[in-house]
Amino acid sequence: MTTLPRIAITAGEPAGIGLDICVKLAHTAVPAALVILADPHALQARAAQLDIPLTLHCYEEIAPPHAGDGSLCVLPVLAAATVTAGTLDPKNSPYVLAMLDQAREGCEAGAFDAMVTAPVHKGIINDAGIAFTGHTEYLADTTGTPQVVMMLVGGGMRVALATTHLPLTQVSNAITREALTTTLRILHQDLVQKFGIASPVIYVAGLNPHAGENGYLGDEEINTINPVLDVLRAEGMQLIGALPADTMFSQKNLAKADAFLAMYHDQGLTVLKHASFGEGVNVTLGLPIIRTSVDHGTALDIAGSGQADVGSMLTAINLAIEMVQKRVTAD
Ligand SMILES: NC(=O)c1ccc[n+]([C@@H]2O[C@H](COP(=O)([O-])OP(=O)(O)OC[C@H]3O[C@@H](n4cnc5c(N)ncnc54)[C@H](O)[C@@H]3O)[C@@H](O)[C@H]2O)c1
Ligand SMILES: N[C@H](C(=O)O)[C@H](O)COP(=O)(O)O
Repeated sequence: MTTLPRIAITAGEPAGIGLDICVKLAHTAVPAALVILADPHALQARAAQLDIPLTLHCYEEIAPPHAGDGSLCVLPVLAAATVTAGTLDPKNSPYVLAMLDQAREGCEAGAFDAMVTAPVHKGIINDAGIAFTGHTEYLADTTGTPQVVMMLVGGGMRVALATTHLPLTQVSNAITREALTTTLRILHQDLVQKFGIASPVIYVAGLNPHAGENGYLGDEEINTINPVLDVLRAEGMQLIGALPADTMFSQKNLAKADAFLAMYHDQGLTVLKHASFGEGVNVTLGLPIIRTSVDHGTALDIAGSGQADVGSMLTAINLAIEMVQKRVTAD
């Protein structure tokens, strides 16, 4: 039996580049036992389209080391409709979620040590009549976790978010003292336990321009963010802020911060993806299982063309391996 980390990879939206990335992964060695959750027919069809040789082996409870010899160990999940690269079909949305459910259940049951997700298309899942805002929220719901934290790692920084996939008009109301306190506790705890940082320094952004300019440009900093930081500092957390977001990510701060907390999605991820798009990793903190993901989307415009870069998937797998190893050591 292998002692390598056993990692489930979900192939994501079948019209997107998830299948291209899985096919390319077959030719890249990784120090783990990988199990690809995907429709085997769709995988073979994408390999043929890309003109890349591919051999599939069916997963039977034990996965071999991923040798990069052109083969994949596959746990078959069948798509409902024919898959065409670049063309979304809502009939395949239940298949996309079934892959996530099976990977998550495998992690919970101890069959897998971690799950790594290829991108899904949020819009088409909603078009299928299923309310869905992202893996982060879906995995929180399906594992029964009241609050989790999205954090991306790349470009020499870690950027966590106080709110995730929300329309901007809802962001201010979502930043409550209670939610922000829980976010910071999860972030601090996972930096200690999962990233091995004994006493993490977290830089926290304000919500408004110039962190509210003493209340003249918004009062969320005065009423919500700073009071939360004061309470948590008194407990011993090292929190800097609330800082103006436009200068928070300076090179000087990058060298000092173990993580940044942005108040909303594009406040933080625009900076991180500018620095590292295609090489970054998305990790969900606060879950009872280990989950990492690519930093990019479904890239329908290049699916099936051979242009999909596998860099972010490899970084996501490597981070999952590190997290599994840290957990084993801690146990
Ligand atoms: N992890 C995820 O599931 C995830 C992450 C981000 C976006 N999405 C979803 O993906 C869909 C499309 O999002 P988008 O268009 O904003 O972003 P995108 O990342 O799919 O595409 C942005 C640009 O980057 C290029 N690109 C993306 N990944 C690439 C790769 N691996 N190699 C080469 N080029 C790559 C695309 O061709 C496109 O030009 C949306 O539904 C979005 O919600 C999902
Ligand atoms: N917010 C993520 C990003 O921009 O990369 C992305 O939408 C994926 O999020 P989930 O992991 O929650 O699907």
